[in-house]
Parts: sequence; structure tokens; C-alpha cells
Amino acid sequence: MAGKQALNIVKMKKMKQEGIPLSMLTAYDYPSAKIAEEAGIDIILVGDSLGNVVLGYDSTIPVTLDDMVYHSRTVARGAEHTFIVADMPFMTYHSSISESLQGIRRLMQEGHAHAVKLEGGAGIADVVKATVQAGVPVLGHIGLTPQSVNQIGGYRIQGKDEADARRLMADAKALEQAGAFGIVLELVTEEVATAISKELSIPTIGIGAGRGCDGQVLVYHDLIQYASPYFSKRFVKTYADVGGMIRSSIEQYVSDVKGRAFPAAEHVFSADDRVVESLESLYGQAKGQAQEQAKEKVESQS
Ligand SMILES: Nc1nc(=O)c2c([nH]1)NC[C@@H]1CN(c3ccc(C(=O)N[C@@H](CCC(=O)O)C(=O)O)cc3)CN21
Ligand SMILES: CC(C)C(=O)C(=O)O
Ligand SMILES: [Mg+2]
Repeated sequence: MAGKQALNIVKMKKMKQEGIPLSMLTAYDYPSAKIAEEAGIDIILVGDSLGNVVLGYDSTIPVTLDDMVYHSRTVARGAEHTFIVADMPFMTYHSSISESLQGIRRLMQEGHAHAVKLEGGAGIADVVKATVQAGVPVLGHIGLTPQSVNQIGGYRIQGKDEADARRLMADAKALEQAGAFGIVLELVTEEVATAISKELSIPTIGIGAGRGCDGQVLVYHDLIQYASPYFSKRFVKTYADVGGMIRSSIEQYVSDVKGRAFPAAEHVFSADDRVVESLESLYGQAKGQAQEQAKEKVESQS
């Protein structure tokens, strides 16, 4: 797999220096990955947001490492030439370095990811360091970290006051120091996200973090309004109503079946006349035999 990708972490850093924005999009399965690659996306994120948009949970907390491995490998089959980052899910990188590395190994070897993303700042710098030491590129993720939603107390904008701004900058620097190749800034005020982007030599990738980031990321189902509860959020731009298209297509299908408009002549297969005749006589015989047998059965019982 390695080497087939159009982009790598060395080129990403160069793109930041040259002022070329990075486009990242989530994908969770073969068709979404295939279309994202065909459309020219720079980086695919197999996000644990799959818990929300494909598994129907109300947060990312129930998502397991098995879920991530499974979806990551389907994405890898659909996008063989795209750099793939996979999220490590809730509480799989906090017990010990060795357990964290075992999970990361699975995302790389079984999930065919090229890098992993971990939520957290200075507090997870040691795991980031050990992962990078093992040869695995790490994407950081600070600001709103959905795996900590119960601690944060909701999906809130980060970096509004000075203390928060300082904390975010310190976390970003700690991650860069630990060897992260980039950092996702989620739901961070534009001023703070811009300052962090200027301060770091590694690219920042924003979601709801404004115009000063070195790249942008969105959730696939939000972008195309595909049954996502988040598509109308302020930080999302929707480009199509794919959910609406799917719904009206299925409504039309239901109505066609009920009204016998489908299948029509062009959808059916016909045998030639001679075969039809012989089938009819065959069915006629078979029908006659069956009636004969049924009659005999009734007679023998009486
Ligand atoms: N489909 C989807 N899209 C996402 O962007 C996403 C997920 N799922 N799941 C994981 C996290 C959760 N995310 C969220 C969830 C809620 C808000 C939200 O309610 N935002 C408010 C602003 C809140 C405030 O003002 O503090 C909004 O109106 O945009 C934002 C990001 C982003 N991530
Ligand atoms: C929103 C992005 C950054 C993410 O972590 C996800 O999709 O899981
Ligand atoms: Mg995530």
C-alpha cells in the first residue's frame, strides 16, 4: 500500500509553507471513499463520527476499536491512492502506552490506515511521542474533543477567553513537540485558530475554526445532507441534498411498485415463442399430475 498515495506528511508540511490549503473529508465505507478520491480530496479521515452518522449513536463514545478497524479497511479498498487517517476511539489510548500501541497497530495493519488521530493536548504527549517513535504518523486533535463531551458539558466553542486561548496554544505546541504531523482544531474561535496556525510549523486542519487554518475538514454526511443531524450547523457548508434525493427516489420506487409501473417492458426478459409453448404444456402436465395426486391422497384417507 505505502507509496501509492498522492500525498504524504512531508508534502503536507511543504503545502503549508507554500500556502496551499489541505482538503480533508471523512469517509466510512467503500463508496464514500471511492467518490471522495475521485473528487480529489487530499486526505480521508475515517472519523469516529461514524458513530453518529452511520451507526446511529448520539455521541462518539460507544464506538469501538473493532468498529474503526472494520470501517477503515472498507475505506482503504475504495481509496487506494489517498492518504487515510483513522481515529483512535474513546479510551483506547489512555490505559498504557503498550495497549495504545496495540490498538494503533491494528488500525495500521488491519485497517490499512496511513496515520492515526488522537484527541487531546499536553496530557497525551507521551502516547503521541511513542506512536511517532514506532513509525506511525500522528494527527493531533484539540479544541472541542467529542470523546470528552461529558467532561466539557456539551459541544461548545473553545478558545473564547484568555485562559482557554493560552491552554489551546500550549496544547498545540506540546503536540508539535511530541512529533504530530498536523493538528485538527475543532470548534475553536477564528482568532485563536489563526494564531495557532501561524505559531506552528505543522499544518492545522480546522472544522468550525475559521479561515486562518492550513486546511479544512468536514463530515461527509454533513456536506451532502445525508441523514445527518449536524448538516445545518453554522460551521458546515452543505453542497447538495443527497438525503432528499435518496428519499424522493425511494418514494418514486414505492409508488411505481404499488401502481405496477415497475417493472415495465424494458426491465423484463422474454423467452422465445417455442420455449413458451413447451413450458406451457409442461406446466399443464405438471399441474394435471399434481391434481391427480391430491385427489388420490384424499380418496385413500377417506
Ligand atoms: N455529523 C457530525 N458532524 C460533526 O461535525 C461531528 C459529528 N458528527 N460527531 C462528532 C463531532 C461532534 N461535533 C459537533 C456537535 C455539535 C456541535 C454544535 O452543537 N455546535 C453548535 C455551536 C455550539 C456553541 O455555540 O457553543 C452550532 O450551532 O454549530 C458542533 C460540533 C462535531 N463532530
Ligand atoms: C470531525 C472530525 C475532525 C472527526 O474527528 C470525526 O469525524 O470523527
Ligand atoms: Mg473524531
